[in-house]
Amino acid sequence: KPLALPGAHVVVTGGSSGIGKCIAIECYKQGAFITLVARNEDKLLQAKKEIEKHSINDKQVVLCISVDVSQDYNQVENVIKQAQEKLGPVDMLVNCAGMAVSGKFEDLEVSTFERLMSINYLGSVYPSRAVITTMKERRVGRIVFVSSQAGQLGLFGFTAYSASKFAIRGLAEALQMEVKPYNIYITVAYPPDTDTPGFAEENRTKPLETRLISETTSVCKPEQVAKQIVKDAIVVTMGLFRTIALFYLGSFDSIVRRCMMQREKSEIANKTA
Ligand SMILES: NC(=O)C1=CN([C@@H]2O[C@H](COP(=O)(O)OP(=O)(O)OC[C@H]3O[C@@H](n4cnc5c(N)ncnc54)[C@H](OP(=O)(O)O)[C@@H]3O)[C@@H](O)[C@H]2O)C=CC1
Ligand SMILES: CCCCCCCCCCCCCCCC(=O)[C@@H](N)CO
Repeated sequence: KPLALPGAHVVVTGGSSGIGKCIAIECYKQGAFITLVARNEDKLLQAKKEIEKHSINDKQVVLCISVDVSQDYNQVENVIKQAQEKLGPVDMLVNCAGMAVSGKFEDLEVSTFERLMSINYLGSVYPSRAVITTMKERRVGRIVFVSSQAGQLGLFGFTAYSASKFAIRGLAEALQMEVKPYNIYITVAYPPDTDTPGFAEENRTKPLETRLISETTSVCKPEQVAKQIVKDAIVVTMGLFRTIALFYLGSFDSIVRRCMMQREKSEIANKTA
């Protein structure tokens, strides 16, 4: 059965920016109550204001909690407790907090490997671990992990990032097997490059090779990526593989569209020449 978003409590880590913020907006538009989790309080308040513009009734709430999801499990557990006290048990958790750093293996600091593993991997383990017991008791719940295309394919410049995103997949698949009898569904999204503040930041230090590889596919809009992620989380059909397939099909469709436009352009050019 699909999860009913109206009145549901959705926690979005990384909900103050980019894809996470768009996921929060998408859920809010469908009547959910939202808890945003991120570090910077100004960005959280800014995002809260933006999300509240999309309310569909006057009961809806957007709660903001500032915490680093990658540092201390007890802190994360407390934050989830606070959120549950205010807005009730978590129906859906979206693990979207994360970051990318690229560079050649020998140029990346060892500390970058540690940091990306903390933020992208442990930063998804901690919130999930904090919500799972209540979800199992209630026999209700969805957990979404945001990996990346670079979480399916190791790519030049992404030795640190790809590994942290591959780790998410192992976690998700093992966890799904454990919690399926409790009516809890896990989805993993593998988004392509998406136009967000995080992506702009990442592009400032990208090696040429990484940039050229990334330019073989088009950059998606965060609204579009968020819509797909929410849809896949609500109506889980084929589980993990559906999300993978849809992102690929989406990006392959756009290749086909681009080729068609290119061909039309050159046909016009040929006629006028
Ligand atoms: N944009 C892209 O091209 C793609 C992105 N992704 C993944 O999607 C996710 C979101 O990316 P995007 O929207 O681009 O990123 P943004 O940088 O725009 O947003 C990242 C969000 O995560 C929060 N965050 C970062 N670190 C932490 C932390 N340690 N604790 C709590 N919150 C944190 C940020 O807030 P604050 O800094 O205040 O904590 C912010 O809200 C990431 O996991 C990324 O790897 C996957 C594929 C493609
Ligand atoms: C089976 C065949 C599949 C073919 C698809 C391969 C696509 C290659 C291009 C990859 C671009 C890099 C994506 C990383 C996005 C990301 O996570 C960062 N932008 C985060 O900010």
